[in-house]
Amino acid sequence: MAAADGSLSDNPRTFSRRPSAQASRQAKATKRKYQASSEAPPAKRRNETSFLPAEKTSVKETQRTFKGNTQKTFSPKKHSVSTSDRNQEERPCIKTSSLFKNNPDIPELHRPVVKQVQEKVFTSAAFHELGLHPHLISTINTVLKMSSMTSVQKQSIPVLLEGRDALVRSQTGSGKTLAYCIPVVQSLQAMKSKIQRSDGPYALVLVPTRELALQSFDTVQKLLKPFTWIVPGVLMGGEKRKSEKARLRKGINILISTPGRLVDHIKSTKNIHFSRLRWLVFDEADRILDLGFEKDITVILNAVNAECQKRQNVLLSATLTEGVTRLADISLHDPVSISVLDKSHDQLNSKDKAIREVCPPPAGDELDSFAIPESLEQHVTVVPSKLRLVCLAAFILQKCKFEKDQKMVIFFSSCELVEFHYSLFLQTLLSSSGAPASGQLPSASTRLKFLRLHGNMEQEERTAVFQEFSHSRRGVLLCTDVAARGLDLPQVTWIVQYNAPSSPAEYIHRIGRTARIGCHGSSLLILAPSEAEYVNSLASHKINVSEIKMEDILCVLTRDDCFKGKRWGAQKSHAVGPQEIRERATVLQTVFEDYVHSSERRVSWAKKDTANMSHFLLLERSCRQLLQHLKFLLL
Ligand SMILES: Nc1ncnc2c1ncn2[C@@H]1O[C@H](COP(=O)(O)OP(=O)(O)OP(=O)(O)O)[C@@H](O)[C@H]1O
Repeated sequence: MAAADGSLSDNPRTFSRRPSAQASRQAKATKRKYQASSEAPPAKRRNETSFLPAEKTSVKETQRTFKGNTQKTFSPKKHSVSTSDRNQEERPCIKTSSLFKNNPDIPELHRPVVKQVQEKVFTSAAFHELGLHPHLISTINTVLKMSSMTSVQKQSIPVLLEGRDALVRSQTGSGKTLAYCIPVVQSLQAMKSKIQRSDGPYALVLVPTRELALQSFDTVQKLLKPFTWIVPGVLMGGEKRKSEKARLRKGINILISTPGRLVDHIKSTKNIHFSRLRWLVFDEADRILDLGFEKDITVILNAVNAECQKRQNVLLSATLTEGVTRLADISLHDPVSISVLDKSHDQLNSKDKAIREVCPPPAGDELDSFAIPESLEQHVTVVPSKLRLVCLAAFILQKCKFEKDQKMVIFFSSCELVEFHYSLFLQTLLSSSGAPASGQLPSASTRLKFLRLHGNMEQEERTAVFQEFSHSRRGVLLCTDVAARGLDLPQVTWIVQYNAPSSPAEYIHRIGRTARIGCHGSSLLILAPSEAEYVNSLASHKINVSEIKMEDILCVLTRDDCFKGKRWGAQKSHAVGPQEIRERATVLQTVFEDYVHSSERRVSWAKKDTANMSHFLLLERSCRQLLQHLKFLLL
């Protein structure tokens, strides 16, 4: 199996005494035979792993063991034995598997503790104080079951009802969708000449992903229940163009679309016109206006500006910066900048103020002021590449098998990595039903549920997975950044970032899929030792993460007898402490390798993707560093 750094673990995994010549010949033969034919029975490989009872070692030894970067052998004279282990001194040396040898040092994380920017989510202000149509208020109260406004809604809705352009920045999960949907619906239903469907779009909402388009469409539909003459519609890739054309021909008054699909229609559908457009909304504006969408946004703005001059423009995002609005010629007219920051945090002391006046932060540095939900606990763990996969698997077991009602989202950097890990976990973690381990919750014996979501899936399946995960109480969603922004996935308790995000802004949006609207949630960022610097980069953006040690994650394997070595089936192992954990981690890794090596296709899949991924990360990181350096030189 290729480790995340693309290195192949090439040693048969044994914990036995130094193998005899005959045994190592046999191990090599097994290995050759195994690699040559993808049909070799997986079980054969597992028998190679034979464990000897381990030494009892102190916790300190555990820490040293996991940190060690060379092969550790436990020989009595080499490490302090407690009195209870006195009788083990005569035990033979024990070799650890290659999983735990030749690993890079895990650096101490000396991250500065910074004061995170916080936002007050709720207010006591009620929606009925806004002077909205009574039917709209009753829909908000009875259909959406909401009565009081969040801070961003209280600050944004009145400004938008006055007809102003606005830049709205508020933390993830704080209610920005309603902050623009309510004013849009209120203003359209109040128009003197009643809107006709055939009038076409009065409001255009642009969002970066199909799932977010569906979600926003669902919210608008609910708000429009009392105003049936106003017709909403959604355009997104993967849906049938023909039916979209038909709906556009009949007329859509509130149009929600991804940029790419809208450009398709602007170029090919005659019936799309913007002469009556009153609202242009960019949700996740910094994402929509970044390089990826530039061409599409230009086509859309040209088409809109050609027909409509006077309109309200609204840009919203948890990571909106002044720089973003300069990026696109959206012809904002005297916009109101709404930033829901807890003023106590935002106050610069006199020294900082003086510095800022003399030397304002570089353009790309506005991330300092982005808020993170107060109820979100952020963690990081530094794991050698070879141990990354078993650590992830152990963490999934720890949270989703031994704890009740855990809903986890795991971010990967590519569709292929999502597919690879999805099929791997389905075939290994699910199939190892195993007897309930001691301490397992009754519900823990229910099977783990894995789902996956990425851009290479058919739209129908993407929508089905999104709906299923949104409505489930537990489960593990493996996904790419297609699910990183805007998606309101209820009751997500954990966000795991298996691959570091492309920027601190994407970090904020990924973790923002949990701890929404005041709920509690946690996040875990998995870094390789060479990526440990990322923690300081987060700290420079006032993001605090606390460390979880790798061994604290791997410990859970001792609770799950599914991953005991084959030999132990017959007799109880004497292994305890770090040795037992190492053995079980190695068995788990072997289970993974068996699965991968059982098909040539999977072997090349594993090599290609992780090699590309690490290559991509190195390339992307050097580009980012170059860009930062250039910015610094230009200032
Ligand atoms: N006033 C309110 N009272 C209670 N719940 C609300 C209120 N406004 C919004 N919500 C709920 O809060 C959750 C998050 O809302 P929304 O998705 O609009 O957040 P957001 O700020 O757009 O998040 P992101 O930045 O991730 O896109 C949703 O489930 C929504 O129904």
